[in-house]
Formats: sequence, C-alpha cells, structure tokens
Amino acid sequence: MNQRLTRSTRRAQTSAKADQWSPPVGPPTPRRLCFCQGLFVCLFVCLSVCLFVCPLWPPALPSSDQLWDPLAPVVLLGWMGLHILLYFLPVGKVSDGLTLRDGSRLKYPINGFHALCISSGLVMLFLGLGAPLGRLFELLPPLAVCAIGASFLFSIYLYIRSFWAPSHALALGGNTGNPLYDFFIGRELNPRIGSFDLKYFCELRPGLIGWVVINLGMLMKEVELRGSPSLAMILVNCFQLLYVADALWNEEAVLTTMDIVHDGFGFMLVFGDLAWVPFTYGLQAAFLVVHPQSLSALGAAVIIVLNGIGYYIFRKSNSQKNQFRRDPTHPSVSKLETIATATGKRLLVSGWWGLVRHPNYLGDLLMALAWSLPCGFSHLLPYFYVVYFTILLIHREARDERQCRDKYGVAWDTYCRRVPYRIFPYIY
Ligand SMILES: NC(=O)C1=CN([C@@H]2O[C@H](COP(=O)(O)OP(=O)(O)OC[C@H]3O[C@@H](n4cnc5c(N)ncnc54)[C@H](OP(=O)(O)O)[C@@H]3O)[C@@H](O)[C@H]2O)C=CC1
Ligand SMILES: CC(C)=CCC[C@@H](C)[C@H]1CC=C2C3=C(CC[C@@]21C)[C@@]1(C)CC[C@H](O)C(C)(C)[C@@H]1CC3
Repeated sequence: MNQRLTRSTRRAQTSAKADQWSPPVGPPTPRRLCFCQGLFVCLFVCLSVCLFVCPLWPPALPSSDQLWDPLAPVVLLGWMGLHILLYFLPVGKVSDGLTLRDGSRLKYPINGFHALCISSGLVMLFLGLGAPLGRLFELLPPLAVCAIGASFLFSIYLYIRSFWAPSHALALGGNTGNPLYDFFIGRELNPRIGSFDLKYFCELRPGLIGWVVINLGMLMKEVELRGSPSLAMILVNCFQLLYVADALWNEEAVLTTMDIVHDGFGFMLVFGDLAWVPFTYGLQAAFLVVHPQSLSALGAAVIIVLNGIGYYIFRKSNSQKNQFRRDPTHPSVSKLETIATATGKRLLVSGWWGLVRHPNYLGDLLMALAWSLPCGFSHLLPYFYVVYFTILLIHREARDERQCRDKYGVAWDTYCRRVPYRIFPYIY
C-alpha cells in the first residue's frame, strides 16, 4: 500500500515536472556541482597531460609546422563524409530509443558494425593499393588539431541551434542560462538533421573506428621502421579492435546509456567523441612506435588472460543488465534475485550486479590495464589511459549513484546495503 502510494506520488511528481519543466536558473544544485566535478576532471586531465605526459613523450612540444598539414582537414572531412554515408546504408535493423519526455520515441539505425566492416575493407583496399598508412604517425598532431578545431565549431553550431529547439527537446542538465556551462554540457538532448541523429552518430562511429584505423597506422609505421610489427603492437591492436568491434556489435545498448538518455550534446561529448577518444585512447600504439618493447611469450600470455577476464566481466555484466531491462522474464535473468523499487522497475541484487554495483566498470578497467602492460614499465605515458579512465569511471559512478538514489530512493539504499562495494570487491 505504502509502496503503491509512493509510486503514484512519484509518477505524479515526474509528470508534473515533465509538464512544467523550464530551464533551471539560480543557486547551486547537484547538477551544477556535477558540472564543477566534470570541470575538475577535465582540468585534472589537462594538468596530467602537461605535467605527466609532455615531459616524457614526445620529448619536446611539436613545432607549428608539425601541427599543421593541409592533408589533415582533407582526411578528416573524407572520414566524416564516409561515415555519414554509411549511417544511411539501408542494412541492419532500426531500433526505437527510450520514451522521451513528450512521449515520443526516436528511431535509430543499428548498422554501426556494418560501418566498421565496410570502412575496414576500404582501409585494406587502400593498403593493397600501396597507400602509406604509416604516414598517419606524422599526421597525428595535425589531425588532432583539426579534430579539436572542428569540435569547437560543431559545438558552437549545436549551441546556437538549440535555441530553436522546443523545451521538451532540451536536456534537463544543460540549461542553466550560464552560456559557458550550457555550451560545455550541451542544451539539446537529441539534436537531429532530419533523421540524422548527431549525438548517436558521433558517440560510436567516426571516433571509435578512427581509433582502430590510427592503431593500424601505428602498426604499419612499425613495419616501415623495423620490418615487422612487434608482439606488443599486435596485442594492443587486437585488444582495442575487440573493444571497438564489441561496442559496434552491441550498438543498440548505447541507446540506454547515460550519454544518450540524459546528457545534452555539447562540447564535452563532441570533443570526447571526435577528438579525445581517437587521439588519446590509442596512445599505447603511438608510444610503441617510438619505444619498441620486447615482450616474452609468458608476459604476453598473462596479458592476454587479463584482457580476456576483463572482457568477460565487462561483456557478461553489461549483457545481463541489458537483457534484464529489456525482458526480465527471459530465462537467462528470470531466476536472479531482485528488489522492487517504487518506479515499478526492479534492481538486480545477485549475478554480476550482486558482486559490486558496477561490475561493467571493473571489467573495463582490467582491460585498460591489459592495454598498457605490453608497453612495459619504462614510461608513464602508456598508463595515462588507466589513470584517466579510473578517474572518469569513479566520477561517472558517483553521478550514476546520485541519479539512481533520486530515481529509486529507499530501494537504492537497500541495494547499496546488500552490495556495499562500488567497483572493486572488498576495496572500493
Ligand atoms: N571506454 C570509455 O571511455 C567508457 C566506457 N564506458 C563503459 O560503458 C558501459 C556503460 O556504462 P554507463 O553508461 O556508465 O552505465 P551502466 O551501464 O553501468 O548503467 C548504469 C545504469 O544501470 C542501471 N542499474 C544500476 N544498477 C542496477 C542493478 N543492480 N540492476 C539493474 N539495473 C541497474 C541504472 O539504470 P536504470 O535502472 O534506469 O536502468 C543505472 O543508471 C560500461 O561498461 C562502462 O565501463 C563508460 C564510459 C566511458
Ligand atoms: C575528457 C572528456 C572530454 C571526456 C568525455 C567522455 C567521453 C570520452 C566518454 C563518455 C562516455 C563514453 C562512452 C564510450 C567512449 C567514451 C565516451 C564517449 C563508449 C562508446 C566506449 C565503448 C564502450 O563499449 C561503450 C559503447 C559502452 C562506451 C559508451 C560510453
């Protein structure tokens, strides 16, 4: 009875909020605190890059002619154009996103894995025709500069166009009236040009696929320099290709992530998707071009097992939750222990989600470590991703925790008591 009352009260509050919603302006709120934390993470990342990475590798900051190459904007525009075309390829299914505040559901093409296969085929064709893919090594700084510039311009476009969007199409978090904050976090939730969804397109395709092509370029550079690719380079390429292929194979699951469901599309995500991911997630491969490593068979075997365990935990836990959210009566999840919440949704308290509150983050972090280990221990640069990613996931976990406590109230507290550790069992 009590639960039913709470449920209807919550529903009434939610629909009232949805009907009367207007951009929040005023004193600090948890969301603004979240912005401060987000800003803090970014500042920390920049500071780490300056203090921790630059003095070690590359030895000196590149000169201005190393930062610009007229080929870079051509490559970037060609790459974006190719992926826009592939987005409209009439293959794969079309899925509905979650229900929006106005009750509608957007349609999304699930053809990212096809885009990966076709672009890989094209890259192989170019290689076969003798295209010097190893040139990507020298082209990395100009490409990164162009990607950062393009991210700024694109975010300005998104910010301006958001003023024509109806209020129900705005993200709840990115509309404070503070232009800097709103530009950074993003005002519009799902900006679209016709059926072309800009956020969904950027989240996975050009950046993630670009990342593995850059890795392949680093491998080809190694072949140019030393005659054959090293074991360390092959491992880094294979591990990261597996991660990207997995993301695109499970593209539909992205429709329920925080980024698509809650966050506006602003500079943070645009820069993250188009510049940060392709140019920093593959630092290990670039590092190996400059600092060749010899890896023993035993070392390689240990690293492969670590990546395998990480991938297993990451995939199994993500799939278990996705399956449970899509169909809780499915035989693979129907026997798991759950607790009821006032919203009608249940929370898993056994299986992967009974081990820690974010088993998927645990698996992701183990993989991150496995990507860095082939680079040895002589430099800190290859471990940059592990450090950055740990900070990102701890911050993300705190943000998700806040959202879940708001959503589920007392049921969330019960879950936290039943599953006391957040990411690392018996540690954190
Ligand atoms: N490589 C990278 O840079 C990044 C990778 N990632 C990866 O992306 C993946 C997705 O992560 P992310 O989007 O942060 O969030 P999660 O996939 O962890 O989803 C969190 C949501 O899951 C639901 N949930 C939480 N606990 C339970 C439970 N016990 N039972 C059922 N549902 C539960 C809640 O939503 P609800 O109840 O509303 O369904 C919660 O908001 C992760 O594997 C992460 O590692 C993420 C960020 C960056
Ligand atoms: C420093 C900075 C600007 C950070 C912005 C954060 C973004 C880089 C990340 C936010 C969430 C992400 C996700 C992935 C990549 C990184 C960003 C964009 C992801 C696509 C990686 C592949 C995974 O399998 C995933 C699909 C689950 C994941 C989704 C979240």
